[in-house]
Amino acid sequence: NRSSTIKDAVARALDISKLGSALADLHTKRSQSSPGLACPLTKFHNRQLPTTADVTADKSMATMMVALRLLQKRGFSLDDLERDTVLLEFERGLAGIPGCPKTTVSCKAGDSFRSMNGTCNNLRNPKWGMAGAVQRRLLPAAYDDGLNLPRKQGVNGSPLPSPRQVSNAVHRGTKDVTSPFLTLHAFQFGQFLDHDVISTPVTSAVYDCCSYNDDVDNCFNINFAEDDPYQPRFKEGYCMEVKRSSGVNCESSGIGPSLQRQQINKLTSFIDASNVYGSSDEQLQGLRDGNTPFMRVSEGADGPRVPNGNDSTCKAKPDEGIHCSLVGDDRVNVVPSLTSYHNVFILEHNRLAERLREEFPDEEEAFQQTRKLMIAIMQKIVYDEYLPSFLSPLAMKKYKLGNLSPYKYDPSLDPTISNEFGIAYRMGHTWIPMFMAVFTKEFQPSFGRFTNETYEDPSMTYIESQNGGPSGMEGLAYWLSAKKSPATDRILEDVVRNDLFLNPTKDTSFDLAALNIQRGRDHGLPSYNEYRKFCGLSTMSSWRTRFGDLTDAALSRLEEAGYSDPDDVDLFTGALSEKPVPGGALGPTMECIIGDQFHRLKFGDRFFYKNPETGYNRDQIEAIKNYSLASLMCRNYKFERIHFPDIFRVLSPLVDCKDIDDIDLTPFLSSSLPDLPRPPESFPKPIRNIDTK
Ligand code: HEM
Ligand SMILES: [Ca+2]
Repeated sequence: NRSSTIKDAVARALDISKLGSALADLHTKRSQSSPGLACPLTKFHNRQLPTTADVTADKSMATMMVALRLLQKRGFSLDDLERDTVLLEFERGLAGIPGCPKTTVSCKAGDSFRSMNGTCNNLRNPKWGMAGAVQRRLLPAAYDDGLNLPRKQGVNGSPLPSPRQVSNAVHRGTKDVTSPFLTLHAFQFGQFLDHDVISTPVTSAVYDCCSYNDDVDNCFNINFAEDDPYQPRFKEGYCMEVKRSSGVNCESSGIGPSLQRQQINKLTSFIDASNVYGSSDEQLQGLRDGNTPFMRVSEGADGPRVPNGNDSTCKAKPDEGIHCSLVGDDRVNVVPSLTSYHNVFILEHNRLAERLREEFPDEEEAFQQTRKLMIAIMQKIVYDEYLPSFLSPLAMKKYKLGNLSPYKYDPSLDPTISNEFGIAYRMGHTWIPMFMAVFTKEFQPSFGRFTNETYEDPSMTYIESQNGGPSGMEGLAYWLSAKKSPATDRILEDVVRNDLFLNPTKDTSFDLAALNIQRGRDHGLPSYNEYRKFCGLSTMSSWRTRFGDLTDAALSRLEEAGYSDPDDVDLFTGALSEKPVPGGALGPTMECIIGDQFHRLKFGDRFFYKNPETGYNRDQIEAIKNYSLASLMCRNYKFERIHFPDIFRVLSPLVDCKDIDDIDLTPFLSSSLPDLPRPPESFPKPIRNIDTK
């Protein structure tokens, strides 16, 4: 009898899913005649599933979730559902249980270069950190139904406040306080780095979710129950369309019930410049210049630039020669200063490749050596420059992130990006400035736009150099150097909190703070207090009890946000409301989640540049240590003066680029030689290839 109930549930779920597919087809036909229907969160902030196999798995997962829900309604408990009888029936009915992303991995020990998709980094667990891996979890998901449905209820059963209400109460305001210590490079490098380590694809459901509000497996819109202060757009009845992140069911995520919905990461978790090279061999093929050591570029008015991509992925103006870009991560067109960062890293690859090819006549070897060096440079910038510019000295020490900590690879550490990091690291949204601008070499403004006028519009990167002045790409980087970053606090500028992806024709826009909160709930993240406990910190017990890490004002804002219990507060909101740890910009909960992730990305990466087995020798590491993002910018973007040694710090003096050394490539040119013991300091260095002369 139970068995027929299960069979029946699977059959009904399949019917429902067929109906869903039919509706989707209908919608695809309709949207071909009016492309405006596509959800900008999917279309522009491009997070589509990478392969057709992923899309099939995604659909099959949604079907399974429907079947599971039907069974829960018929009295099956979570334990019942995990029994083999249910799983067997699913196996049969759904042609295999939609499980972990299927990737066959065969590792060759002794590979000298990391794979493109991140597999075989950890030889015992070759899927750790790979593209398509399930996001790690610090705590089991707290879905409303234990399995799949977003966290919508508080601890005492009352509904959580709408994310927009929380956004209005906590994340709204004017950011008139600029950071006393960060330049805008922190903002732009921060996002660039994010796009190396995580991209969470959204469901393959192609229809407009606002027309399918009840499709709980695919849609999780923010519906406005009453008028909002932002008028006239956000009025009662407004639907802010949110597609759910694509779900997978994958036991290997290890934590929580095995049937819980999990989210995946499209990218390699490792800091491996996958934003430059892509996260698969196929992706690289489209980005590399044939089999040469070089990356593909397009020819712009001011020389080579980031290659052109498909013009439907941004607001291109092909008639005026303005195109969308194609790089290793598909969010490259979101804002022009991000494109400028992608551009400079491609130029740097080609600059280094030009020099390394002389040493490595084999084109593949020259390409891989250049890629390896670029990754090392990226890792150096992250750990020696970027992280210490906003993490407290305490966190840098605790998580061994600084360059004084000795390096030893730890194969027991899973480097895979955690689901919680994907929410916490959105703290960078507080650094998004109100304007974007192109500056002159003297750091004077020459062109500016409100940030919300630049989304997905590459025009600024196409501004041409005049009278020897900067190109748009360069001028955007000068601007990042000339300006201080907005303060790291709970506030997000209205350009992203009201006007994100503003579409005047459809009269729609998004609130990034609300999206972050909604996304956390979509992923079933437990509340802020649960993460305080996880991090070994005290918890907030009432709105009235003094609580060290939040000011009284912050506590009352959380109460005003409409949470009925302190145990309900969302992670993003609570953690961003904390007072900074002395010497840093973030509170202790943020530092705990972000610090631990960067610890894993360092010590859990077998190819980390400091690992002598796969990385570099002492001289090479020394050369990398003496290179910097500031120098990289000087070499490619003709800066006159730049904050040096630390481009992220306002207090780093402005130094003439002529006085900043380029990377010393000598130790890399002799890298084919075995690592000889170092001579005493007073001896002259051995000459290259001395023994062949
Ligand atoms: C103008 C600049 C930026 C814009 C327009 C932007 C926009 C967005 C949007 C629309 C999302 C997806 C929201 C959702 O549907 O859940 C997102 C996700 C995210 N953002 Fe940003 N962002 C910007 C800058 C930054 C910065 C500076 C950082 C960090 C320093 C950052 C970190 C992240 C992270 C970690 C995610 C989650 C990624 C994923 O899991 O797919 N963003 N951002
Ligand atoms: Ca990566």
